[in-house]
Amino acid sequence: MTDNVKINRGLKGVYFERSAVSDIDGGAGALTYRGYSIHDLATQSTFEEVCYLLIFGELPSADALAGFDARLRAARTLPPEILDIVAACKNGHPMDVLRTATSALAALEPASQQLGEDAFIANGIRLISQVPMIVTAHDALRGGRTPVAPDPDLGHAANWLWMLKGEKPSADAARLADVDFILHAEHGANASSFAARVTIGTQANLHGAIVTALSTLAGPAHGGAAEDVMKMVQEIGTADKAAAYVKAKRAAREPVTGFGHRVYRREDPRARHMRDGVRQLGQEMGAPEWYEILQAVVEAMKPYARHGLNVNVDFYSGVIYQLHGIPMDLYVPIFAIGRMPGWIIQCIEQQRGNILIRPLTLYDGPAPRAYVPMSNRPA
Ligand SMILES: CC(=O)SCCNC(=O)CCNC(=O)[C@H](O)C(C)(C)COP(=O)(O)OP(=O)(O)OC[C@H]1O[C@@H](n2cnc3c(N)ncnc32)[C@H](O)[C@@H]1OP(=O)(O)O
Ligand SMILES: O=C([O-])CC(=O)C(=O)O
Repeated sequence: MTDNVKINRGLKGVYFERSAVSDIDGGAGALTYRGYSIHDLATQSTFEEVCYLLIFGELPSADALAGFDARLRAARTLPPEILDIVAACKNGHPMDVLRTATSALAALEPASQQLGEDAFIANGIRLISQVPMIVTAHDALRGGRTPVAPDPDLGHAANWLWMLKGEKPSADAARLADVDFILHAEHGANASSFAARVTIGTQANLHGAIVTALSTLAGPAHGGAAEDVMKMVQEIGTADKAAAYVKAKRAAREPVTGFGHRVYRREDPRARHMRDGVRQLGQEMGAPEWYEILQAVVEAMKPYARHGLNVNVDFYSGVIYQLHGIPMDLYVPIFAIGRMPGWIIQCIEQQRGNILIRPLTLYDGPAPRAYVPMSNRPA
């Protein structure tokens, strides 16, 4: 009866829903948010504008953007108990701390229990502002420093760098962080957004779905890739050793991190903006070797580039963070800060005409058999 069942392991190539948020053309290597090219958004927009676009569906007027930005800035507050929780687990991985604190917010802020579109938008706006505060407060507390209070005069990306470093970022540094957040803001049915949708499918609240998404983002096959790329670059050490590194990895049939994607069969369109950032920043900071190592890895991967295997968004981002002196274990949380609007709008979309997401597994275990009492089982 089950002989003809087709199993789509990993749900490869399966459409499970319609979405009006972002479109990925894997064959062409193209990405749009609400119909706008990622290249136009990365070069002309701001993260706040992209949040508005993703959540409300249209680019904002100047007044609408000012109103939205004011809501984001007003939301830069955390219940004091969150700092106690962060302090209590300060020696943990920042993703574990972020997930725990986000979950605690659900318990501490009664509004997080509300369902429906308006509640999801209000709770989502709060979370967009609170997540960078949690990440930076944790980094301060584990370093024995007092968390830096947000600066209401700074935009989202500049404020993030201010809270992280305690010094006002240059316009270039703030813009690079802004572009990084824009590039990471949304990406269709990626694993973490899909997981968030599964949670919303049970009619759970937004905070619960964001906790699910944070858990799912953390793995090295998804958001953890940037950290692994930086470790790879350090292990390779100099550009002339890249080819031998890649050869050994491929001989062992191990993936080269920062390469490969479930959907793209060409270069991930987001990668070029990060590549430009690494090249420029490396030159400015007198550290061009990281870029050279990355490009040597790209060159060494060419013979293995079957199926359109190419770099993904996180091949270059880790080195940018490294050049900014950001600790490696903050790379995934940075991805999470950028992905907040994507998760939120996917949750909003899911709860419109909601349906429980519940696929099937094809049983291939033992045939029905008689229960064996403990006394009859082998020792
Ligand atoms: C922001 C993001 O989440 S982007 C992804 C970040 N993750 C990484 O960079 C980790 C490294 N990459 C990977 O592990 C994979 O490419 C994934 C998990 C992202 C995607 O995997 P899948 O969609 O399952 O691709 P799949 O495994 O089918 O790969 C197709 C072929 O490309 C090869 N391939 C895929 N990724 C890589 C890689 N990183 N290095 C070398 N070969 C690879 C596979 O071995 C396979 O070859 P085969 O058909 O000869 O066996
Ligand atoms: O789409 C995916 O599978 C992973 C990805 O690139 C992202 O989430 O940005």
